Amino acid sequence: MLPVIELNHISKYFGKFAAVKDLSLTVEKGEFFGFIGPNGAGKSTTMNMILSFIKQDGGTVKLFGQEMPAGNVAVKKRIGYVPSDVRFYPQLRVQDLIRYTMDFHQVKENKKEVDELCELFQVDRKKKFGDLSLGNKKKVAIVCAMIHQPELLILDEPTNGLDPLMHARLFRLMKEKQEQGVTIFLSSHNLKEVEDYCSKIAFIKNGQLIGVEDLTKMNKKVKVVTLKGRNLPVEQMEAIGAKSITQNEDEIRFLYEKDLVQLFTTLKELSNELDDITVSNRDLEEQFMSMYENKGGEW
Ligand SMILES: Nc1ncnc2c1ncn2[C@@H]1O[C@H](COP(=O)(O)OP(=O)(O)OP(=O)(O)O)[C@@H](O)[C@H]1O
Repeated sequence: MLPVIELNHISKYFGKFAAVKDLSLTVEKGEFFGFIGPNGAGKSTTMNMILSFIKQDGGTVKLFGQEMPAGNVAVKKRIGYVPSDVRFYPQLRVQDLIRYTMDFHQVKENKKEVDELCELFQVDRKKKFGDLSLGNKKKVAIVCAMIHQPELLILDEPTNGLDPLMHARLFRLMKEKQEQGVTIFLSSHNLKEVEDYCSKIAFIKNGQLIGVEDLTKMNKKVKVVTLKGRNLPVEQMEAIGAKSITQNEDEIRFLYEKDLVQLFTTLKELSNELDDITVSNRDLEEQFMSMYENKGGEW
């Protein structure tokens, strides 16, 4: 099956500044794909190239197997997009905006579907767009992105400004859509939501892709081990496979992905002043911080 998004060595320069450098990425049909990275990493620029809002300076963008921007309009009708910064004509009423969006996608007004979406996100269709709060503008953008039942949803920080109830409703809806075969490409700074919902994530930093991880496997592989006690054998830890070692008074903390039984046996041989050992799965936040602080070398 053809990938839904295929980026091959794309770059984007603003003057001499490379906002995105030689980035390649594949998103398969039905994936819930998280795109994460610090402020200014190049997430929105990448999304803007995927959507043909800006043209890449090098490389190719393929959507549903077609090179963009060839076949642009036909492909765009298969996409729903929620921008990070929602801007529509402020004088337009929400109901006119919804009608305008449906006209663009040439879909007949499906009153039931629109009613359900507006009810789910508590959208007041009589209000002027310019009079809405940030969160309510975002909810209108979400409704507009979904009313034509797109096969690909591109969401740039969609929960920014949403209250917790709306946040939960949005993710529940996206999960339902994914189960129906919709592909979701989401950028977010909320690591918890990425961890809870995404099946795969790509990390971007300084315009470059620095890792793609299958989230279902990622947390199981690397463990965080904490040792407590006196005279801990910190010098020997690296030799037994510990990574990203930090020491704090009577405590050593490190990442470990080898056999734990072997680790316990070796530790017993190395120290008889060990008071406590804890082992936990490394959560995404810890992994994210380690990548962005450039600790831990393995990234
Ligand atoms: N039109 C532009 N002209 C010049 N520089 C730009 C332009 N658009 C983006 N940039 C720069 O490109 C870099 C990447 O920006 P981008 O908005 O893609 O980052 P981001 O990862 O989406 O960040 P954030 O998480 O803060 O939204 C930034 O340094 C930004 O200042």
